[in-house]
Amino acid sequence: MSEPAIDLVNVTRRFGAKSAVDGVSLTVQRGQVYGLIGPNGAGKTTTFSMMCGYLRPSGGTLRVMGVNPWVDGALKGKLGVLPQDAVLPGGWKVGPLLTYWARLSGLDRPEQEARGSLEKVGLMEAWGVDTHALSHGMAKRAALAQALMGKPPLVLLDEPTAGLDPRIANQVRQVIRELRDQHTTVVVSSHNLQELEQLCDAAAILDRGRLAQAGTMAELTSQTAEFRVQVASGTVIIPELHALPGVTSARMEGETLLHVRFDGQNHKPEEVISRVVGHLLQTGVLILGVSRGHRLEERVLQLT
Ligand SMILES: Nc1ncnc2c1ncn2[C@@H]1O[C@H](COP(=O)(O)OP(=O)(O)OP(=O)(O)O)[C@@H](O)[C@H]1O
Repeated sequence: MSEPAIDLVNVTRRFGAKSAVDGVSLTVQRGQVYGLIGPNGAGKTTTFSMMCGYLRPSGGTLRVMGVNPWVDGALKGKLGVLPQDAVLPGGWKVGPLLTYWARLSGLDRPEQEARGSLEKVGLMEAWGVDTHALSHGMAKRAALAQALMGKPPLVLLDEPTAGLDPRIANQVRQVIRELRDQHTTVVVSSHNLQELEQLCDAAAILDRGRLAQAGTMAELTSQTAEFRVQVASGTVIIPELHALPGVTSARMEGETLLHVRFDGQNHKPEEVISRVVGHLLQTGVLILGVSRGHRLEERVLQLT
């Protein structure tokens, strides 16, 4: 198997006495879309900055595309980065600025690269616009276009949809899906957990600089000994559910969502679910759906 795109082993980064990242180990496989999740101050941007080579770890080992990212030029042509607060320099029009950057990066056909990249993010109309005249959403997409020029095999996106309106955010998510289809490795941080759940193959949850959990999205949202029943109509009689074999707790979340926990050691999920659903139907309750597993948001709230 080829070397992972990114490999952190026990990585620490201190700022004075403060450990912004503290003993974090995680692996991003090539071709994965990988999420970095965590509350404010969890260490996501610091981790990103180390992956890009902007910051050196204080301890541990870090390899990105098989090299030490902070070695000058080691990641040339291999990495595209959208920093969290990307600021475009003033005094430029967008198209010529991107063309200039493409030339600086040594790309063969700089203007073509700039046009192709702006097109990809749906921003061709900004070609001749002054950078200072761009809206927040346009500036973010122009910075994203810069990250995509030259089709680097690894793209790091720090909060790519923060502050964007829903339509533009959706467009950016589409760009990320296209990157995945082209087998580009993407690391993306976001506070929008629903978005990460949809986009990512795997993720790491950070909390106060430490790794709370890392794994595939299926592992993070793993199916535990609980399920939910979406109730369409009828009255759920909770004490009767408690009396069913295997059920350890049952409660309503709001008017229409029944949450059931069961003894997963001694009872098969399909048996308990069938028993509960059967009982509900017998008592005149109509059901819209049954779901198992945590949503990512619940998992993050549990862990952080
Ligand atoms: N240059 C720095 N000097 C001192 N402390 C820093 C520096 N950069 C980050 N920190 C601290 O390290 C911790 C992690 O910060 P970081 O920006 O990596 O978190 P984050 O997860 O990206 O947060 P957010 O979601 O708010 O962007 C914070 O407590 C922050 O104050």
